Amino acid sequence: MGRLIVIEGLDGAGKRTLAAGLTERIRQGGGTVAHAAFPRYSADVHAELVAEALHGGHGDLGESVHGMAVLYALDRRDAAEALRADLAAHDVVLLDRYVASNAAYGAARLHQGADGEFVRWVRELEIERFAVPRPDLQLLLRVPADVAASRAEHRERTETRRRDNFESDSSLQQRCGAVYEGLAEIGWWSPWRVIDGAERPDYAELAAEITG
Ligand SMILES: Nc1ncnc2c1ncn2[C@@H]1O[C@H](COP(=O)(O)OP(=O)(O)O)[C@@H](O)[C@H]1O
Ligand SMILES: Cc1cn([C@H]2C[C@H](O)[C@@H](COP(=O)(O)OP(=O)(O)O)O2)c(=O)[nH]c1=O
Repeated sequence: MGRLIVIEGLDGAGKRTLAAGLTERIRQGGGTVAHAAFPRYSADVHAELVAEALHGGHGDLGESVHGMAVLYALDRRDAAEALRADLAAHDVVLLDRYVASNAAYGAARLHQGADGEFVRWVRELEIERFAVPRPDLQLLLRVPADVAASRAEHRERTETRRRDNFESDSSLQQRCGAVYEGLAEIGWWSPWRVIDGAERPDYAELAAEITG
């Protein structure tokens, strides 16, 4: 059985870069890695609706914190079977965002903390009701919100990818960072490890920790 490792953090924190670096390092060491990123925009109709709502589609859907969170959750529910198959076939399954993203962004939008009603609701929906696979470890890539924002801005200029309405909201990103800190502190759903994302992470050390 492989280990389920989740990378969490703000938009522009460096999650995709870390996932690529870790994947390469684990493969160099002879391990096998499956990789997925949520939302699965090109693979799931719920994620497709998320993307449309994030860019102003579907009337007031994007304004509904719970409505959006249900769509993100359904994307993961539909991925659960494939995740279990990947866990059976690989040493490591590496996820770029997972359930904690729903908890952190929703709570931040509602001005709640890691111990608030929204985080409890996400637990009831995704963990208890949908029973998606539990991570072995959640990595919080910690960077100050202004650093994450400037990286995301830079990426927007150098790649085709455009930031959505939430990604451009700096006070939301600040609050979201605080909820993530709270989730990591209480060890929400699994053990967490906080990584300093201001520097280039030590891929070799992390890969060794992940593969045990
Ligand atoms: N440790 C780092 N130091 C400096 N820049 C970084 C670092 N990690 C990622 N970046 C850059 O920041 C931008 C956002 O990184 P990315 O991995 O796409 O973030 P995320 O997936 O968290 O949104 C990219 O242009 C990437 O090259
Ligand atoms: C996966 C997930 C993301 N989100 C938020 C975080 C981001 O602001 C937004 C989009 O996710 P993101 O990973 O930034 O996708 P991309 O960079 O490819 O657009 O959705 C949730 O609120 N809940 C979730 O379950």
